[in-house]
Amino acid sequence: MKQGIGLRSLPLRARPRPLAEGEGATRAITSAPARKIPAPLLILGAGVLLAFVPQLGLPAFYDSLLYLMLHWVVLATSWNILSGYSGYFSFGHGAFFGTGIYTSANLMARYDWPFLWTLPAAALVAMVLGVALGAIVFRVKGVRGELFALLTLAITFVIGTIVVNTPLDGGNGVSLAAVPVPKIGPTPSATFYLLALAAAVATLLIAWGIQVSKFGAGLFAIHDDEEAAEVLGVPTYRYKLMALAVSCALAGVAGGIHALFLSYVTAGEVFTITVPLTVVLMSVLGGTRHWAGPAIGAVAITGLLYSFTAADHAVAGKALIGAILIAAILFMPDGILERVRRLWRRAPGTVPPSETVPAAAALAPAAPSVASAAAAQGEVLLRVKGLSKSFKGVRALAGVDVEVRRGEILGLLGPNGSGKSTFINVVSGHYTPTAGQVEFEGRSLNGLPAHRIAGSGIARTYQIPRPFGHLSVLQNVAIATLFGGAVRDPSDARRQAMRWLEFTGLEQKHDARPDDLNLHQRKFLELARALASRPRLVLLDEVLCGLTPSEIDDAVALIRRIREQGSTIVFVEHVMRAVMALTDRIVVFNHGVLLAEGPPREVMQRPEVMSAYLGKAAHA
Ligand SMILES: Nc1ncnc2c1ncn2[C@@H]1O[C@H](COP(=O)(O)OP(=O)(O)OP(=O)(O)O)[C@@H](O)[C@H]1O
Repeated sequence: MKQGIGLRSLPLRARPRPLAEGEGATRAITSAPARKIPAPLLILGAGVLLAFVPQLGLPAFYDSLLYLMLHWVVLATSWNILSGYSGYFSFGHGAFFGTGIYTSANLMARYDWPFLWTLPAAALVAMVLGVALGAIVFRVKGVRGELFALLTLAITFVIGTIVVNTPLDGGNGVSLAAVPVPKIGPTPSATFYLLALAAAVATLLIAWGIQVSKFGAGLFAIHDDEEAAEVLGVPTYRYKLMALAVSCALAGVAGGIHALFLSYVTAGEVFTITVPLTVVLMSVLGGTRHWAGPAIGAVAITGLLYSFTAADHAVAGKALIGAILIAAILFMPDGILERVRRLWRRAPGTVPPSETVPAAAALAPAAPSVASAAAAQGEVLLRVKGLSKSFKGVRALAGVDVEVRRGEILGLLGPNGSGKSTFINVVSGHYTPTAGQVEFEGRSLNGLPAHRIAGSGIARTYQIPRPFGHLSVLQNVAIATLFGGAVRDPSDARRQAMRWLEFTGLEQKHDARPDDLNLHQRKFLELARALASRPRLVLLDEVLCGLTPSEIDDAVALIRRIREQGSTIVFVEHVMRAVMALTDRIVVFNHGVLLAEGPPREVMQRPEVMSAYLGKAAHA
């Protein structure tokens, strides 16, 4: 969560550069800190100022209105920690909020717990429920998007049904009329306001802290491409569970406070679709990729709703809000916050992003060495024995034995469908092998999740590049540095990422989005991202595919430089010119089995290889 000290000392800008979309998500690892009031100070300062509102002696209505605004700030922001950051849109927030309500209500009404004591319990019970649910749901790979949303919505109704049919509610609801409101503020309504304010300040601080941390960077990577994130070393399962736990605990606290605010709770009103729908709308309206977005949406929607209610036009107000939301989603798909930032970026006096390049570049010495591997050349780095992988009747790999020696470039060849990509996918942990052993530096990788395999020193690229689409080029590489490169400080991660961009010739593109790169640059971004995790073994899956002859020459030169840094490379390729130029040895697969192995020129002359591979060899 540290700010980038290194860049702060360089007086490059008259004004801080505003963030691009989603940039705030990983600001600490990827961009120079702007000279502005730090967010925690802003949140705390606003909290302190707002704490004096009850002293103004306003009518109780205003306390209640402000309470509701802050209540929704907590709910929307807590929802966003999981759903906005990681992209797992949950419609189950009502279940966790309701769990908080019923935990507090029952502890107060049945067991005479003092109100404030019930709040940690509400957080804990909601969190345990969320983690129990997540522990199952997050294990199932396909449960994302609408499936996850529907599943979590179903949970709301399941919990509601359980509550209403048990003594927790008993069908009659729980009355808290006799429970005393603690004397925190001058009046009960001021007390609720102050409690919600404290909860909102804590929630916003947590949301900010997560956003600028390594944890937040991992969540944003999950948002864009969970599999690629895992392969880069992000412990995706753990991170999703942690985000859900925090999200649920905060919703539980909001529920606990709201129980006493309502003073009479009924399951029919608590476990509805209103809460999840409202928090989704608020967050989308404000912006899901920034800690402040949901809060802005919550204040805007609650304020609008109450302005119409106060004027006795509640129905018209709801209709108008619906219209505003439709317009906002159509014209500001990234939310109000992002829209404002874009306008700010265009404002005169703001410095274009490209002017930040020299700052980072000036700090970047020559590319760091990948590993001090050259000394130990010849030793077996990766040993694969009897490796098999089947997909519902298709045998992609059928008992292959391959050894990769430290410091070499091993070419992995074979006709289309011979199992080359499957080999990379199994070694990198993307697929679990059906049978066989994979050992790296003498340690078995069998059963390890992809992020642990990445952490042990293996990186890969994808045949079709899979960058994180909402993050800049620099952010993409900084995430790899942070998770695979043993860099703890986000600003160091940023500096190292810049070095790898220089190494691959992409430094001028550091602020661009992957969508703005051509195929050649996207492939080099894949390389930079793989190298940034400081791997001892790099698995390159057809990095040359689709490149022009001169781009291939560039890539060949780059791969040579990667090896000169001491890295060991497994090079899956069809371009024979490059294979011949680069590889020390080749292995040839055909129909998932090892067909031949040895020096490139000698192996390619073998009749069985020529007949299996002729089309490709002739073509190249
Ligand atoms: N996820 C999957 N589900 C089902 N079948 C798969 C899957 N992945 C690979 N296969 C099959 O496994 C076999 C080997 O595929 P693989 O992609 O490993 O071949 P390849 O040698 O990399 O081919 P190419 O050179 O075309 O990339 C093919 O028959 C392919 O259809």
